Amino acid sequence: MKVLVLNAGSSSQKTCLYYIPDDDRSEYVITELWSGSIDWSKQDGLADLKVESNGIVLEETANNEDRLTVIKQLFHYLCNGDTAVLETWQEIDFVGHRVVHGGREYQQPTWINEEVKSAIAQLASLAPSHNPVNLQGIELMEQLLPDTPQVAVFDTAFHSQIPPEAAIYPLPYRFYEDGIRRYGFHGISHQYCAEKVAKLLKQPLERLKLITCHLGNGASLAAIKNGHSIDTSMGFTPLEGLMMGTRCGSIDPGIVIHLLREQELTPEQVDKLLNKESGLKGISGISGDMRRITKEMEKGDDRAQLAFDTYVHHLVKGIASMFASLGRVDALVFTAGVGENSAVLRQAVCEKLEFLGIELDSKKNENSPRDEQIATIESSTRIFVIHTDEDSAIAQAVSQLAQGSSKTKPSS
Ligand SMILES: Nc1ncnc2c1ncn2[C@@H]1O[C@H](COP(=O)(O)OP(=O)(O)O)[C@@H](O)[C@H]1O
Ligand SMILES: CC(=O)OP(=O)(O)O
Ligand SMILES: [Mg+2]
Repeated sequence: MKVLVLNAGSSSQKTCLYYIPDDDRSEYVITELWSGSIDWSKQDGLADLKVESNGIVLEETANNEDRLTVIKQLFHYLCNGDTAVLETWQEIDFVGHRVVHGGREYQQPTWINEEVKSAIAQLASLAPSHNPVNLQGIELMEQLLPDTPQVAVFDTAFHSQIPPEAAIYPLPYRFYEDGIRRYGFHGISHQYCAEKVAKLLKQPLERLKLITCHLGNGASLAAIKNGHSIDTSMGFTPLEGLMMGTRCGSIDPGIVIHLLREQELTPEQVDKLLNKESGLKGISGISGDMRRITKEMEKGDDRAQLAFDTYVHHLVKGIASMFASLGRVDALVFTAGVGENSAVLRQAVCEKLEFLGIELDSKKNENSPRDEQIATIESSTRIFVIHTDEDSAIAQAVSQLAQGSSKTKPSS
């Protein structure tokens, strides 16, 4: 089967086409036929497009004004030019989507129908940078491939079993019953990385204790025990926890009351302030992109340095608290855009964690290796850089759902 995956992040759009053989062993064989990505994070009104297939890498820029137009421009290269791998769109058997918020109800990969779409829309206010664009992608594919079944794979699902004391907020109990609880996000990535580390260590995941640090534009931590998420830093929405590119992470909730009451900001203004104008961007006044921050820092910019130091400070505290949740940690994992590529960030974080027996091998760290260890032999905890592959994990989930329920195809 051919599965197209759409993964809309807050600063990127990733899309891959996979071939998966129709047999029971398919989880072991998955071939990437085509990959395309869009980086929306540039501030000059342009988006960077990149397509890789047939051994060719194609790069171009597009006007960033209309999201769907840029996505269609990327899709053009699936069937046209040197990067084409399809003659017609009809060759695609299934489409899989990363959907960020699945709420209480959606804890498994799910066939998309009108009911599922309306649930994704209803949860949009809890993931304003994600669920609306996830829905946009689903509707675009409905137009392009009206008869092709689509599957939603939820970022919240992996965290759905975290124990109640980690999930509940210290509010009156009725709020918990009403669904105001910690959901956690980036679950597809945290789970993928945990499984990858178990393979690399040649140990059963069921016996490992891991901390995964997903540091992209959004950032979150997960404490993973025996293959299950038992604690995570994001909560009811992807705004809680670590300081991020443009999101503030955890702040005193009294600040929100103050902004509403004393500065008379509207809820929409507060939403924009905390989601889009804070984090690295807010403190530095320069950018939410870690590449820019480290560049300006090296040139001696004090505010870029303060933004970096604050990011590290919160990350170190977060990792230490995940240590407390787990007791012992076999491996600490860095992943996603920042986690995979910023050696200087990993170095700064690991230096501050030396009191926990963590020891980074600076030489190994320097080159940002992919899917390798970067700890010294003496380190009490293994440290890995893992290239997160949310897209192949989504394709795998689609294939399993399709094979498991081939006699009961989705109802619309
Ligand atoms: N070489 C690099 N050094 C530091 N940070 C990087 C580098 N490459 C990418 N990044 C960071 O990764 C972020 C994007 O991460 P990614 O996981 O792709 O994002 P998203 O959250 O949109 O899925 C960018 O905003 C950028 O800050
Ligand atoms: C949930 C979330 O923050 O996702 P991303 O990092 O892709 O924006
Ligand atoms: Mg992402």
